[in-house]
Order: sequence, then structure tokens, then C-alpha cells
Amino acid sequence: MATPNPDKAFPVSWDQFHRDARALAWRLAGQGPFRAIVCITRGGLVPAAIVTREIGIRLIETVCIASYHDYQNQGQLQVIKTIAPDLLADRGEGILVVDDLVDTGKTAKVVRDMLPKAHIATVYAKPQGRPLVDTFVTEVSQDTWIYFPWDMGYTFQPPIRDGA
Ligand SMILES: O=P(O)(O)OC[C@H]1O[C@H](OP(=O)(O)OP(=O)(O)O)[C@H](O)[C@@H]1O
Ligand SMILES: O=c1[nH]c(=O)c2nc[nH]c2[nH]1
Ligand SMILES: [Mg+2]
Repeated sequence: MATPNPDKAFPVSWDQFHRDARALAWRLAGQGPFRAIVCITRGGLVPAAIVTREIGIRLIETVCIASYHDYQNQGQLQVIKTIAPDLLADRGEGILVVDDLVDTGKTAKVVRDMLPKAHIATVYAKPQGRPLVDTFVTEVSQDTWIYFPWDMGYTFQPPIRDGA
């Protein structure tokens, strides 16, 4: 289970996310060829859009998995939609799997079991899940919560002198 209410915050802006997803594409560019991408929804949809544009993949599939039903607390993992049979052939050889992050590694493990030979890539990784991914860009500590730009809005920030 992910650390409930992690101590540290790692907020990511759209600009930063675009830069980091492009850095992931640079790392993946020499590792193909990939015949298709499978993105783990919903978080994997945004990096998949950027990576497929950069490395020229047009065949895009989803595997729909949810486990954080209650904000930062992980519950039962649900596979809502699985992968098309033609992409499951060859145990996932030549398939690129993309997600926004790996935390405990439970989500990545489920996809690894479906596609043992696929290349799994995430933009961010925490130590517990890191062994499950082949390529990532930035590691943060296990007690950090990553705040993605699609989950945030602008709010007033109290001055530091008031104990922010
Ligand atoms: O390594 P884990 O501990 O399994 O956690 C990582 C997963 O958790 C989040 O998805 P979430 O289940 O919140 O669904 P979402 O992508 O639809 O937001 C994130 O997008 C990863 O897919
Ligand atoms: O937005 C998120 N930030 C995280 O750090 C995280 N870990 C699992 N699922 C997560 N979702
Ligand atoms: Mg997800």
C-alpha cells in the first residue's frame, strides 16, 4: 500500500510534465522499434500522447486500471478493461507500456503479468515500484506524493512567515 498522507509534496506543472515526458521519449527513442503503445489509464494517457508524437507510434491501446479510489489511499485494484488479443501475442514483445508513475508497483505488476516481454516506462518512479519499470525519468522518495497538473488548480498561498 502507498504511504497514506505522504509527508512531502512534489507538484508538477504542465510545462514540467511536458519536459519530463519528452525526456522519457528521448530515452525510449533508441530502444524500439515498438509496434504499439499500451497506456495505463487514466494517468498514462497524457505521457502517451507526448511519447507517441515524439517517437512516431500510431497504434495506441489502453488498459484501464484503477486502485486509488480514495485520494491517496490505495484500495482493491480493478482491471476495468484489458488489452486487445492481437497485442497480447508474443508475450508483449515490441509493445511499449506507458504510465505517469509507479508507486507501490502493483499496477505495473498486473500489466507485466499480461505482457511479460513488454517495455514498461513511466515518467516518475518511487523506490518500491522502480524494479517493475524498464525506463523512467525522475525518482522521488516513497513518502512523497506527486501532484499532477490535471489534478490541480490555482489557489491562494499563505506567506511563508505565517507558517506555510
Ligand atoms: O504503483 P501503484 O501503487 O500501483 O500506483 C501507481 C498507479 O496509481 C495511479 O493510478 P490510479 O489508480 O490512481 O488511477 P488513474 O490513473 O485513473 O488516476 C497512477 O496513475 C498509476 O497508474
Ligand atoms: O497523483 C498521484 N500521485 C502519486 O504520488 C501517486 N501514487 C500513486 N498514485 C498516485 N497518484
Ligand atoms: Mg493510473
